[in-house]
Amino acid sequence: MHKKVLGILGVLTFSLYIFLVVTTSSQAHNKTLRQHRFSGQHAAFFEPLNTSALDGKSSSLISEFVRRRRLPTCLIIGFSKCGTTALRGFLTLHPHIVSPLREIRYFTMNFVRGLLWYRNQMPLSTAAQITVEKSAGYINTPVSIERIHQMNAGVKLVVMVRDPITRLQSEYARCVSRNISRPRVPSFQVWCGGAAHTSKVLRLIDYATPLDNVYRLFRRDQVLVLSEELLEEKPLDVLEEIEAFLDLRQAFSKTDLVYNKEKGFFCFNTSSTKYPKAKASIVLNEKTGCLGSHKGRVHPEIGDKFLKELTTFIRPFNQRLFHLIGRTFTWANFKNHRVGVRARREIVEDLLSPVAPQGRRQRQTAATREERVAPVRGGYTRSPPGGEIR
Ligand SMILES: Nc1ncnc2c1ncn2[C@@H]1O[C@H](COP(=O)(O)OS(=O)(=O)O)[C@@H](OP(=O)(O)O)[C@H]1O
Repeated sequence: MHKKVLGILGVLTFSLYIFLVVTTSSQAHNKTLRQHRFSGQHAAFFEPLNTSALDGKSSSLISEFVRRRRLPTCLIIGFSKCGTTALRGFLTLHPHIVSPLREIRYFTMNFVRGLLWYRNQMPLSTAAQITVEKSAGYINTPVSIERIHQMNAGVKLVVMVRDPITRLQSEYARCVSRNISRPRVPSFQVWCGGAAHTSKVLRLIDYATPLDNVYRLFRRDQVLVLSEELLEEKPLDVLEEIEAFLDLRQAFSKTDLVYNKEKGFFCFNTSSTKYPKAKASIVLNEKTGCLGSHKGRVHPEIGDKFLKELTTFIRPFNQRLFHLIGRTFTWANFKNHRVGVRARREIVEDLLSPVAPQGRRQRQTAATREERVAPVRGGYTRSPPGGEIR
């Protein structure tokens, strides 16, 4: 009887201990965030912050297992129309990655709401999980890059780029779909401003200038630049590269994604055991597991003369980008700029036709991975930083 009472007392004391540890650590955490909210409203007076508290890390062993909302430690910061939504969605298939359903745009539009608000937009996670947020406009706003750095100087950044001409077409297709009720939509060339060198074109094709801003504040090993074309054609390669970048164990599998002929893209395999987790993090077509009709719009045709003009104008911008990142994407196959969904489907189907060897892939180094990538649209080769551009 005496032993039983002692046992109950022991359990009660232990429960009280757990309760105290959890509440004090979360109160301290909220206090840091409230302080940060104040400085967030007065960005010029930022104080250095306790990043371990911001990351949701705590010395307490118990808090490692507590599910709570944590600030992101990886951000997909751009570029718009470069496959950022598909990438973010695919990443949530990983058991150690969580991500909010939509773009939060905290560092651009919602900064005045404060860091506590930002953290509250995040899904629940354990300390073993990485929270990834994507807002494709961050990279184009220098102040948002500074704010990200102030939040966490050790954050990892993923940047998606795309053949600039396809990006122009993609932006045009978005504008057309928004203005669908208007009687006349300007032609692609008129929409571009009539000439290759207009400010609209410049803003969309120059990846190097915004990336330069990022490299001014962040170390190179914190920034991963990937191409939309590779995500479209070989998504597993891209996902494995991000796993390595984030030091995560290998969890993506080729059975997680299926190529959808109608859509012309890889979509989520709705029968995969990982699908229910991903489904909670991204808006998908229930039946197909694909992104909605706002992804994969038909691109406009470009007249030969204007295409030539664009190509010549864009080339030095691409070269500057490749120099900066030390990696080359083969964006020279301009015949594909005329593609709509049908032509893209043919390209990917061509790539899919040789049957891949069965079995689990070995984790590959970036170098061996790149050797394996065929130099088709979106394939790429590595060149030394600042080295010769082929
Ligand atoms: N798997 C898969 N499914 C659907 N879409 C895919 C996929 N992979 C890449 N893409 C390409 O992503 C393009 C849209 O890019 P973003 O998501 O970055 O656009 S946005 O800025 O968030 O609006 C979108 O551009 P458009 O084709 O011009 O619509 C797609 O080509």
